[in-house]
Amino acid sequence: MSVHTPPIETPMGHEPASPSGSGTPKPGLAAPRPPAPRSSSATPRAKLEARHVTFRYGETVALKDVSLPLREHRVTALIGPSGCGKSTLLRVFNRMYDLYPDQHAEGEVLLDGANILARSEDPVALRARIGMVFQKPTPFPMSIYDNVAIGLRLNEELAPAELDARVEDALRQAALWEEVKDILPQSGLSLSGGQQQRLCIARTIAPHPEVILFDEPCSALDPITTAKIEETIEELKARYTIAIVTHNLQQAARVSDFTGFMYLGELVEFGPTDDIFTRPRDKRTQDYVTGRFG
Ligand SMILES: Nc1ncnc2c1ncn2[C@@H]1O[C@H](COP(=O)(O)OP(=O)(O)OP(=O)(O)O)[C@@H](O)[C@H]1O
Repeated sequence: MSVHTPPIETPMGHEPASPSGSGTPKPGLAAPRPPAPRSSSATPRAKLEARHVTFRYGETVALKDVSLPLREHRVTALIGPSGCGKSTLLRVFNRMYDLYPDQHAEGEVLLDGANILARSEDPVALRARIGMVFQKPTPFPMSIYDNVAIGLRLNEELAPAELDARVEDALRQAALWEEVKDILPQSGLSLSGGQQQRLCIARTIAPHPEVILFDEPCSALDPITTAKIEETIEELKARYTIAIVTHNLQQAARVSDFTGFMYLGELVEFGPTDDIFTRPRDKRTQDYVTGRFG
């Protein structure tokens, strides 16, 4: 776990986001890789920020007035017992719920200061900016190459050489290139579970999102593969802003810079990961991180 010195943030709240300004340039092939942020002691601005989000599945209130920032080029872990609303919060972050008429979000989610829950936001364009990796690897029944290229072919007009470069770059960032560079025409389904998950990460990365949401990405994987995915996440944060839902507290402690503890739809406590795990202020957080419940 890294050492942090950002200010402690209050439960259910946080200091206002620093001015977004023009922000970091959108990551791209040509962009130089920014230095690893771990050494930086400054608290970065909120790239994505939930403000007073309440969410309902029909009559069921799954999120209650949740406010939380995802800080730029940092990993934020969401932890809490089953059913506390972690996955729901990720689904709000990229408006996955839009497809279901009885699911409603109130409040705001600001991406670079603009509310993405506003009706005028195009959810398809939004999902290119905010990618998601799911619990179960879900490669499409097509070649390894096409699994990564598919989104690019749909949304961008790239010359074949550019497409090749983008596919290679995404596979490299997902730490899969060396393992698949000679078998790109082979089916994505022929890969191992861990390779399939990294293929899904490459597919998510290929369109150059700004934020990546991981929903329990390692729950179906063995410890060695899990370690590989965690390393990949660590490397990805130089380019992206990341949120990860995990049931694995050691994993949250290992990969994240900030942690939010959720309970019964509320964000009980949010702050630097070191503080949440070693100096929690709420008894419920303490009970959870010490394994007393959950
Ligand atoms: N499609 C749905 N329809 C109705 N209620 C739902 C639906 N999906 C989730 N819920 C409810 O919303 C609440 C939050 O669920 P959510 O899946 O976000 O929790 P979670 O913390 O991610 O749980 P887990 O760790 O088990 O994945 C739960 O009470 C759940 O039963």
